[in-house]
Amino acid sequence: MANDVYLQVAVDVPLRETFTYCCERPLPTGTRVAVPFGPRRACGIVTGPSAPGGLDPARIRPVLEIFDELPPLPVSFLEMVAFAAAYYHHPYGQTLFTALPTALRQPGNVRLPDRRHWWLTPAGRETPPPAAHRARRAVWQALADEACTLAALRPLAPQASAILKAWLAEGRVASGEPAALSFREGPVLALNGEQQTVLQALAGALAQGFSAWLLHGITGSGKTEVYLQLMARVLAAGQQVLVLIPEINLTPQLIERFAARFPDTPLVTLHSGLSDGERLAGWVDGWQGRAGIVIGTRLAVFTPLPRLGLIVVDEEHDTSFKQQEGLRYHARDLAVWRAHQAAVPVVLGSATPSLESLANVEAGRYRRLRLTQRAHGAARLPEVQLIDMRRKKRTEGLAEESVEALRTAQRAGQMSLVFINRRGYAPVLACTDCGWTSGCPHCSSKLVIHLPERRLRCHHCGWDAPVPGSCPDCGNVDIRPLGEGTQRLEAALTAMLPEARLLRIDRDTTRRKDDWDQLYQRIQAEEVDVLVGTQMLAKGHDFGSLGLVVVLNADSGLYSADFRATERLFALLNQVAGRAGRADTPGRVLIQTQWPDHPLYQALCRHDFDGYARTLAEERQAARFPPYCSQALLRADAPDLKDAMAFLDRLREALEPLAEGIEIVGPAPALMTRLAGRERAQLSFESCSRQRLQHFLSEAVPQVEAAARRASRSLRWSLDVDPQET
Ligand SMILES: Nc1ncnc2c1ncn2[C@@H]1O[C@H](COP(=O)(O)OP(=O)(O)OP(=O)(O)O)[C@@H](O)[C@H]1O
Ligand SMILES: [Zn+2]
Repeated sequence: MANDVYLQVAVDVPLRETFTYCCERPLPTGTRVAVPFGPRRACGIVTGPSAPGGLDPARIRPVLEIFDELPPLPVSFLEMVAFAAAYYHHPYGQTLFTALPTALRQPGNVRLPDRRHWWLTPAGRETPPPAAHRARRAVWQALADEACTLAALRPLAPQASAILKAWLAEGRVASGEPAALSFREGPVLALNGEQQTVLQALAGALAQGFSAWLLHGITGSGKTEVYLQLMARVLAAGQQVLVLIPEINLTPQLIERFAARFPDTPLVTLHSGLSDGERLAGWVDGWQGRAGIVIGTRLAVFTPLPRLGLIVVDEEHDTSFKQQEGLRYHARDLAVWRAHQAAVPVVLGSATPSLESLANVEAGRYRRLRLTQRAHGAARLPEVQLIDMRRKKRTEGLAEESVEALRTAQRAGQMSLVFINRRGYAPVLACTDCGWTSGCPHCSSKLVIHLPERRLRCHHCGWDAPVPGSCPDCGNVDIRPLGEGTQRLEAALTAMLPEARLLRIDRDTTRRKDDWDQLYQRIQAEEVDVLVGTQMLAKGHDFGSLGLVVVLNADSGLYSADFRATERLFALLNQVAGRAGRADTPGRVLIQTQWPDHPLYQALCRHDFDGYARTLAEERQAARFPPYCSQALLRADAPDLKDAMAFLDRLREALEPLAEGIEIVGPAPALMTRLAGRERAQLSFESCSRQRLQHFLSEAVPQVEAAARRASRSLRWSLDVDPQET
């Protein structure tokens, strides 16, 4: 095969390199192929030409098949993959295949959605089928009204495809690409002064290259309305918009709000709940420029968009933007990189921006815009009050005041929400009398109780001590884990408020696809007095008439082993509180707590995010935690904790000489040590310089890989750059 050319091909395997194959003709970079890989047939992506180098040409295997139903993947897409692979120190092939929709990861042809439109020719129009031929008549009638896709005709006649084929042969129909629709915008709201100022600043940045904006607007301040009016300008200019939102916010109501505003603009949604075919279709529509708007969860950040004009990341602080397995990427951070690559503006919106983004504002990398008022004329921020739970009588975790407030609200015909915080629950020991909590003597983390062993452990530095029999500060013997006893809350509420119509919303009651829709309709129809629920209820939903919010178990997020816990708790409670008093009813929020003096609650009562964020930033700076250092976690797990710890211990020793300007902390058992029969530990690398950390990781990873090859087969490891859960 003298005329063969050599190609580099990336395959979905946990190896750093790409592989050399031969082919009868050169293939452009980005071509999808099937190649032999060991004994199997694998999907590969051509990453460039290759030279056989030291390889024996006789042993280089040929490409088996070339898939050309789609053009080669665009260079800009492969560049983003290369960046993500380098930054997260993840194998290139695996990174590439993570970025592709599942359907394109298989070594086979894919079925593309048929987007052709069909219409009647003059001859077809003159010859309507007889009314007795129901199916043919229905298809003819639909086509007489407007050009249709096959997908639109199938519901009218299952045999639509055969009918069209016959008519095409007879010259009665024709088909082709749909005519480009002109841009149309539905009714807009008149912006208030603040919104106008923000829109002007953002609109001024369009078509001016890269810029990054933090839109910091309180709940209900009309951020979404600003996005919509900004998007209108981008879409009117014929460009595409990428909108990233947290998983939990991707509701039919939200999609409908975008779709209704831009009725002629094709919109696709991308998230992990789609079938492979649906996701492929949306991805390809974005890539081929057919979709004007792509709205999706974190995975949508990889969608190729040839005419990208704007990226919006809503609720930029949300943790669901970070992938917690495989390629551990942060979609917000990749979105900013991508905006830079495409030379377009990116808008990060939040009522409670992440400390990372605030630090980027401080450093001059992002510009901040603010919305400080609720957009809806009559809506006011709710009044937030604390209920001191120390030595207070309670029923199933509810204070008498809370029950009374629920009764009053029901009598006044207002809907209430009882919110149970389950976020970040890790049992920290606390004294019910003086408020002492189990802090680590060696670092600024909290010690977590491990009941089976009756030990307290630090998950940052590894400190370990027995559970004390009484409070070390005041001697009280009644010390217990924070955040218990909310299980039977619904039953208790039913007994205490016999007249109220209760609705529980959590993962269990919203498991099926349209469960949430039905529950939402009941809420909208005002068939509910008291909603009981977890985080699912906190986000983005506009319930209109929510008058009262009672928050239980917030304290468990107050003293957690994760240093980000308080930042998250503030964001969550702020969001929950934001559900109250949105329309014309002023809202009231009651937070039950054992620590009414805690700065977090005090700031929440004053609606003082800025003040609290400053306090947190100072704490992080003093402790040299992110965002005031760059961090990466090397995690290891094994059936037995001591094997994982020993692996990391050896690595620590081996990496120490490379670690100039890097602090290596640990190893320590992970927060949730045992998971699925395996025990986990972690080693933390920290540096004040992101670049230095990156450089260190490039040198460290090959050593980790070598050590893992020598270790027992049951040991697994992973690297998490910029971890969100520590
Ligand atoms: N200029 C305006 N005039 C009147 N009503 C407005 C205006 N802008 C937004 N609204 C209304 O105020 C409510 C909140 O607006 P929107 O959802 O855009 O705010 P948001 O900041 O995105 O809210 P969230 O904090 O829930 O994300 C919506 O009901 C919206 O229709
Ligand atoms: Zn510690």
